[in-house]
Amino acid sequence: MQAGPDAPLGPVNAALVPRYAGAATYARLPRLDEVGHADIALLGIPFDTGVSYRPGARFGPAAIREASRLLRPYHPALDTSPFAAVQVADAGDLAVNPFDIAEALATIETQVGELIADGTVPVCMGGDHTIALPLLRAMHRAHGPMAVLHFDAHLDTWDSYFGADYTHGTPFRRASEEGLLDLDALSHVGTRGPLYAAEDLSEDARLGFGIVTSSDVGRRGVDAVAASLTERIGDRPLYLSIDIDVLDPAHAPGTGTPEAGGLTSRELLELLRALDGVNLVGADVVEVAPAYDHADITAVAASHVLYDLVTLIARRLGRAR
Ligand SMILES: N=C(N)NCCCC(=O)O
Ligand SMILES: [Zn+2]
Ligand SMILES: [Zn+2]
Repeated sequence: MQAGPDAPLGPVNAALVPRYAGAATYARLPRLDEVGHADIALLGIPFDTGVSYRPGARFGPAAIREASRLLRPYHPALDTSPFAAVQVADAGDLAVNPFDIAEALATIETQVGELIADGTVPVCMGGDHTIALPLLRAMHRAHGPMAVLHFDAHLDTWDSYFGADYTHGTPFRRASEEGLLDLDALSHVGTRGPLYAAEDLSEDARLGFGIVTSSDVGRRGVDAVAASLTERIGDRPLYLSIDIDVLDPAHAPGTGTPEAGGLTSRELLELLRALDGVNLVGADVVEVAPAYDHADITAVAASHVLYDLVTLIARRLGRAR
């Protein structure tokens, strides 16, 4: 889109205002209240009461915004200027109750439902992986059962912990049980590491998921994996949920449940770019826990993953116009 009265309001110009100056929004984009309506909204969900191990993902959105100051407005691999193509804005953080998981899930579902009611596509920054369940509930109301691509070291289809059903290890089991998902197009990508028992895998398959392990990505390669994923997804509405621990701890140390043998950040970014053309209706990036990060490695990786997600959605919206 050309500059003009209806052109999207883009990021602060880094040639005029130093990148490190001013309050952080994602990619230095305008706040949602500054533009009124956004085609794509970045939304922080600083909730980590669902974790089973190291806490701290509540600080993920703030760390990702800070790390995103260096992003630039043109995506060369996809030949797209996402922030000029459509209006992208930062919707701030939801004020989620850290002491009451049920209330937190209800708040997320309701407020995300309000955000997307006029067609805004949500791209959420967690927070721990518990938040995927209320996000999928809100998305299901708008889109019906969705294809899901779940990038994660973990299955997150376990049943419960200490009798708790709503945790970061259980969102995709609940979502499948609740009928939120299109059972013909569900894939985990990047899973690895020890499980509790072999039944974890048979249960996961029963819930509808296929698995592309981290080793599969290494052996088969990014292009072959992406081709089989996109074939399975077709033109279904697709939700992408990316647990940053899908990356190897060398590429993402700042997370709560790290597992050796993960994807490189390059593999993940190339997999995302190879999904160009899918009907991506919403996404999240979760489990960034900056207290365990070093030199912002994890927050930088997350900010770039989000940039690719926004670019894929901007391209889809551009095609629909
Ligand atoms: N969703 C994340 N990051 N981790 C889930 C780990 C659950 C478990 O160790 O049982
Ligand atoms: Zn995980
Ligand atoms: Zn997860």
